Amino acid sequence: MEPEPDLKMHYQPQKLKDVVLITPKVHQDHRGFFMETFRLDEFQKHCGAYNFVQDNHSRSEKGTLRGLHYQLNNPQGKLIRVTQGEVYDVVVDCRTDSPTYGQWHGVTLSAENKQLLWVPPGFAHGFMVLSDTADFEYKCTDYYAPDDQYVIAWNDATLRIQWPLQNLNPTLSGKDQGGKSFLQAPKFESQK
Ligand SMILES: Cc1cn([C@H]2C[C@H](O)[C@@H](COP(=O)(O)OP(=O)(O)O[C@H]3O[C@@H](C)C(=O)[C@@H](O)[C@H]3O)O2)c(=O)[nH]c1=O
Repeated sequence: MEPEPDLKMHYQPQKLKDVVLITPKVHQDHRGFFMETFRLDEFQKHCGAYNFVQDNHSRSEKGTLRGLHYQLNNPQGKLIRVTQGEVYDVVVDCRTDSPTYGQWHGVTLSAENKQLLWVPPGFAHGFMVLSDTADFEYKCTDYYAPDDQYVIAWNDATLRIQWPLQNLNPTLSGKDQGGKSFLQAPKFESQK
């Protein structure tokens, strides 16, 4: 698909419903580069009428795997990018009324490709760090609610996510070591 000429960024729907990969327009010159990384008007047109209330930044070592996380009663949409290094980012559709319920999708996000991923509310999300370190930054549509956090195991037998660095034992938080199976984890029920 050719980029629309009047848009600052290119919005590419992914195979999971409502997930969008965003490619900014990069202006290179003799000083370096410039790019817009977020515009509310374009974002709302292509991704939905969301607003953001919290920005996060994490740094992780190679082989770290964070996820798969979601908040059930305070679901967060996340607009994600990597500003240093490279990660493999994975989303899982946990919306029981979605045509892509139960499916996963992965994309490589890096400081080099400069792409952003829009992960709507209703998805579990995680990533694996492929570079020596990675800086991971994201905007959220709802606030962090520690009592509403759920974790699905990164290596869940039903989802069968094909992580890169297959032979590596990922570095996990204590919380992520106790992730639930996808089948047992609570899901997002239809709001209809
Ligand atoms: C996520 C988060 C954590 N924290 C604190 C809690 C804890 O002391 C420390 C580290 O928290 P965590 O181990 O939960 O961080 P982390 O494993 O990086 O959690 C994140 O993982 C990725 C995959 C996501 O999708 C995010 O939504 C978020 O769940 O930071 C906040 O203060 N605010 C926040 O929004």
